[in-house]
Amino acid sequence: MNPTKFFVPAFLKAINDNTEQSFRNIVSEPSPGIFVFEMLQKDFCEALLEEIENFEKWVTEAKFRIMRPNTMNKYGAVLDDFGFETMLDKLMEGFIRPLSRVFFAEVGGSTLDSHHGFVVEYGQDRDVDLGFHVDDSEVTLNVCLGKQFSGGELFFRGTRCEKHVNTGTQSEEIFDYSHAPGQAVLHRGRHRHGSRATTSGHRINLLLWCRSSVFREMKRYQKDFPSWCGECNREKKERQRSSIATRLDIFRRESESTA
Ligand SMILES: O=C(O)CCC(=O)C(=O)O
Ligand SMILES: [Fe+2]
Repeated sequence: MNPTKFFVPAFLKAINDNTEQSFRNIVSEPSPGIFVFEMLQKDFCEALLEEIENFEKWVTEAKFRIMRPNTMNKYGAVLDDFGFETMLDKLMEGFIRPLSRVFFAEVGGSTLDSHHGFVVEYGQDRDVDLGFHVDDSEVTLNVCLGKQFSGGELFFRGTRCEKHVNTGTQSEEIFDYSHAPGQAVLHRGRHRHGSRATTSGHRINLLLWCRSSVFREMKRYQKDFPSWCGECNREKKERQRSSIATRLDIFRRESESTA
């Protein structure tokens, strides 16, 4: 881990300052719960891509069978398996956890303690797109490494708890995003998303699924509805609306009968 070589100076400064204001100065939040910022230097992206290519070549030549990142991607590789585990641990602890403590406190952002780090690859003779899903993470970092491509937009459709994962999307939850090399997107793992077809070129992204064992343990005992689920919130508002309507109705009838 060599922060001054890896990260763009503004990102590094914000992390060193370590205040909510310093983070807000470098991120944008184009849709609630989705944070976008410039993160990696171009040279570092290129060096990482080269390393991944070497690894892939070695795998092919040695006819090795490697673990793919998840059940959805046939291409790409688990970075933890080829020497990146310590570096990605440092990335999570020193850089992603401080941001998540501020932006994702309610899903264990301050207690992230393990990760699954991998790259995904799209393009001709690679994966084309990625279906609608939630990640097995509390917080996900998705950084575009390159190369040149068209298509491949990420689409987001609102955050949901287990119970509501297949419910409809409200219009304000619809958000599509076009990635660019060096840029990072940080979102809750439960923020439903997918990626559209990469129509030309080659798109390679670094993914870090960050988990909190404390949050997972606490969730088992939680009775209240989760504040971060869009559908739980919608249902709560709906219940409040109908209870106010009922009370108004009773009040109206009572005043009519006493008039
Ligand atoms: O295609 C992408 O950039 C998204 C990848 C993703 O969502 C995942 O691997 O969990
Ligand atoms: Fe994902």
